[in-house]
Amino acid sequence: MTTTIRTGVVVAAARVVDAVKVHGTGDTEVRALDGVSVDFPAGRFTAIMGPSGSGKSTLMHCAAGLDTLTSGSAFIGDTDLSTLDDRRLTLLRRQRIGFVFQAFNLIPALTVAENITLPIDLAGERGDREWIDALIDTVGLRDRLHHRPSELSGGQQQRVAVARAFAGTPDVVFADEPTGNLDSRAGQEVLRLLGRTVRRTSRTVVMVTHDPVAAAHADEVVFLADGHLVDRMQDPTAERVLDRLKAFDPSPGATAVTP
Ligand SMILES: Nc1ncnc2c1ncn2[C@@H]1O[C@H](COP(=O)(O)OP(=O)(O)OP(=O)(O)O)[C@@H](O)[C@H]1O
Repeated sequence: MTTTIRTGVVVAAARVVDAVKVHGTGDTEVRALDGVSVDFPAGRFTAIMGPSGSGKSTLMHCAAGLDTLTSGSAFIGDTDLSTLDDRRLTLLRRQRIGFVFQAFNLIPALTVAENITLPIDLAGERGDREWIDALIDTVGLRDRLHHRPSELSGGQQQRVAVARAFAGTPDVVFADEPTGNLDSRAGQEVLRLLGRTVRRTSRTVVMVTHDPVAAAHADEVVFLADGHLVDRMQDPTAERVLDRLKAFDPSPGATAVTP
């Protein structure tokens, strides 16, 4: 794991500096990120919020090394992603980053246990068995280990995906709308699980969400509007997040980008 403390200063598990991302060219050019600098502190659960089209997914993809910036830098720990060739970037993603997506992306033919350890098995590694064992308890799946995904509810499947994301002891887990396919009760369970895993294991989670209730599970919310970082909120509540989002309501002259 990357250092969390250096001479008393909390080091970011991930960060972007002066991040610019331009999609398309000419008339179709969109500046999805327009000079964003933001750090995601180690050992914390951070939510990224903002209106549709504000650049949340682009920020997450660039911070996680799934996409490259047009200019500026993205770091995982002290590693500048732009200095890595494709092979090293793939290796870094595999060894230091976990992902949870809206779609659970489990392999139907594999059991829960096999799905959880799949990334480790594919890498030909043994993994930290004690860590994985504790993880199975954290996600509450011990009695489902030999089931197939089709035998599980959506919430249980996403809990498998969360366990899989953490299985390789990553520095950061990026979650993109992890509750988007779940009903509110199952969604709450997954969010509580993410928060619990961060607190129990001192890992870092960065989550993109549209939902103020989901964001309230985070330690901090960062707000994007029109490709800019416009605010940060510590210890959010759903009400305060909602109030902050209302300021982005699309109206003539507002900064929000609508789809
Ligand atoms: N591959 C792409 N090609 C062209 N434009 C893109 C591409 N990806 C994103 N964009 C544009 O960049 C802007 C930011 O998109 P992004 O998906 O990052 O926003 P978002 O805040 O995640 O939106 P949403 O909440 O709707 O998912 C939008 O205007 C979008 O249309």
